Amino acid sequence: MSRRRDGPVETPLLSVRDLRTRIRTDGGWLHAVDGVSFDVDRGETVCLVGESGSGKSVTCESLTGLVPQPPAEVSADAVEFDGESVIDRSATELRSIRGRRIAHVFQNPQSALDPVYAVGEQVTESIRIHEDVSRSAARGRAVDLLRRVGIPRARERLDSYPHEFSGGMQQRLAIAVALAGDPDLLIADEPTTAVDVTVQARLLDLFRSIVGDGTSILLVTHDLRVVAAVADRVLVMYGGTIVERGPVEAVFGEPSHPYTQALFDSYGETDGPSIDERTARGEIPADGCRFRAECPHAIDECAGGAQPPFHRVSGAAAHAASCVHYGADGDPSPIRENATSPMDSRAERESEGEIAESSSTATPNAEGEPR
Ligand SMILES: Nc1ncnc2c1ncn2[C@@H]1O[C@H](COP(=O)(O)OP(=O)(O)OP(=O)(O)O)[C@@H](O)[C@H]1O
Ligand code: NI
Repeated sequence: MSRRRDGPVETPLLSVRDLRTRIRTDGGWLHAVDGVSFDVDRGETVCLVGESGSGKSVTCESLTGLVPQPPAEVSADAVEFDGESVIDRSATELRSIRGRRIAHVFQNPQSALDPVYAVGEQVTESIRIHEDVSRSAARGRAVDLLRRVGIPRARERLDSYPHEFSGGMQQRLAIAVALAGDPDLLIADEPTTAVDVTVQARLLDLFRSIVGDGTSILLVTHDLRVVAAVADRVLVMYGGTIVERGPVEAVFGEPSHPYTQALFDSYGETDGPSIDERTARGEIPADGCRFRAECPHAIDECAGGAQPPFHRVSGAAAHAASCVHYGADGDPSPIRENATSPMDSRAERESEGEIAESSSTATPNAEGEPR
């Protein structure tokens, strides 16, 4: 669909520096996103992982002004899209960029679909805003898109209304509406949660195919198999900060931040309070390393000031963790010993019968593609 736009290759499509979003609550300011920096290159898939409440959705929604201000306040040193700043744009300008070049699939799919229009109309409308094609050509493309997101009997269902679809199908319709505009960047927040494994595999194929055509994807997901299947790079979030980042093979092969290790170790388990509950109880520190209260390796240096700087943690370029133990004065060897890949720990528990065999989609880079 999308073609790579011309432009200096070295400019990332999206560049985010020191993004901060705080939200006024009854209990005071909540620092939902607290100094987040990352890039998304052209034709690249970047996955944002981390437990519930870590700030993934607020990060995505802050990028294009989708977080309601107030109660939120968004600031950043830079948010640049295709070389242009988008942080200081007016609401109208942001809406135009969002409509044409950045498409957002929300965690709650209902919000993307207008209940009073048939889904076919919504998809063709998106196509025709982007491109000057006839109604019937747009309808033909809409059918094709609905098929690609796995809507059965697509042609017949063009005239159905959103409420006539299941939650999982609404999520896929939202993806179809998002892709109809041929965006340069797709920001997708948990797009594969409410769907069965067959449809999930189909969506992942679709994502790979649009990336092959030059679209970039920023994907939020809890599902580490999805990450393994589509990510080029991974960002691990905890307490509003990114704690580890790097190419997916490096982060999965050598998880280095103690939080990443804890996340991967507990993959597939659901017990334990979420960050939201812990924040409500005031248990997540607001300075230094946010994970230190739960970290088996915490030392005095983890407290106070800004979050620890990123240190390179493996042979892979750009694989880095925000952890004092990896600095010049630290000793990461006890942390290294703990590392298990999320796929290992899951495979282990599957063989012990703790997790039902559920998917044949994704082993890490099963397709052996260079990234
Ligand atoms: N409108 C809001 N008002 C108050 N607090 C909010 C609001 N939106 C988000 N938050 C809080 O901001 C923090 C980050 O939320 P966010 O939705 O980004 O988490 P998440 O990582 O996307 O979690 P999940 O995996 O559950 O979707 C949480 O503590 C959440 O409760
Ligand atoms: Ni979320």
